[in-house]
Amino acid sequence: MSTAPTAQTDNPPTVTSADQTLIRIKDLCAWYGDYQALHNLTLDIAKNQVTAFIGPSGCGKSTLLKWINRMNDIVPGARAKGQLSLLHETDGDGAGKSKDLNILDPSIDVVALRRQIGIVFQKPNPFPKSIYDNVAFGPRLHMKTTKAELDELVEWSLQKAAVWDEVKDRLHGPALGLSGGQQQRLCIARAIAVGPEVLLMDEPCSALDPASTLAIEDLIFELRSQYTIVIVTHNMQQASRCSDRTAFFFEGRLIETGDTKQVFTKPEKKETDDYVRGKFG
Ligand SMILES: Nc1ncnc2c1ncn2[C@@H]1O[C@H](COP(=O)(O)OP(=O)(O)OP(=O)(O)O)[C@@H](O)[C@H]1O
Repeated sequence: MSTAPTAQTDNPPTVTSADQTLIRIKDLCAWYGDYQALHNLTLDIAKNQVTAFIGPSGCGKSTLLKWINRMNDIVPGARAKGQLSLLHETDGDGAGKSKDLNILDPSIDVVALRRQIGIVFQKPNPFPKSIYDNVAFGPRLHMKTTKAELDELVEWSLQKAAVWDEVKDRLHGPALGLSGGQQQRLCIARAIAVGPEVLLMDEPCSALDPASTLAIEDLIFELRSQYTIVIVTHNMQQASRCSDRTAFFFEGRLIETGDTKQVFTKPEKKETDDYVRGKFG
């Protein structure tokens, strides 16, 4: 019988990548009350790539995802320390100097942060409004647009989310009347309508049938030319099909990260090998 791996306690793996880093995580620790859910995570998330977070239930994938856009602010007793930054190159001289946004800074505008870093949840959660109003919700809140501009933005977002053709004739019908897969693509359209740089996806296909799952995976792959995507998934085929990089977590620690193909075919750590082969988890 296979045994679960022992989480490593020292020398957390560090990523060095030729790709441009958009999110830098260094020595990140997080707690719920006295319980430490994340231990000294160090990981760079590359711009315009899909990064999959994998690992057994309770290993901290969602906790990390929710710190990236400060969703944990609403969880009583949740706190974090370490570095969690959104990196931006300064304009102009091209010297590559970075202007970091410290995501953990309590004084930052979290509403603005969540515009930059959108999130799509496990279960599609459209508002009980029309399809149009779901997509227009964020832009109405954050942008000054004319009716024509809003119409254009709603269409653009639904096109990007690959659901326009299915809903264009019933934009003012109820979003809750759509199928699960259509609702999830609508939620992606709603997330991208406010112009984020990053899309976080927490098991976005776990409530969907296989055909809708494949449609969302294709979409994720398409969207990465414009967005940086982080996806939490329990589905190994999904991680290998639609991500460029994979990070494997166990018991709140990052065990291994790298190119998805390498993590799945030639992992460096035995624990990763056991997990991706389905020996535990
Ligand atoms: N709101 C909370 N209060 C207390 N503990 C929590 C809370 N949310 C998560 N935890 C604990 O933190 C640990 C990490 O949970 P998390 O949800 O991040 O894991 P996960 O890897 O995403 O799991 P799953 O794959 O089952 O969704 C778990 O032990 C979990 O019980």
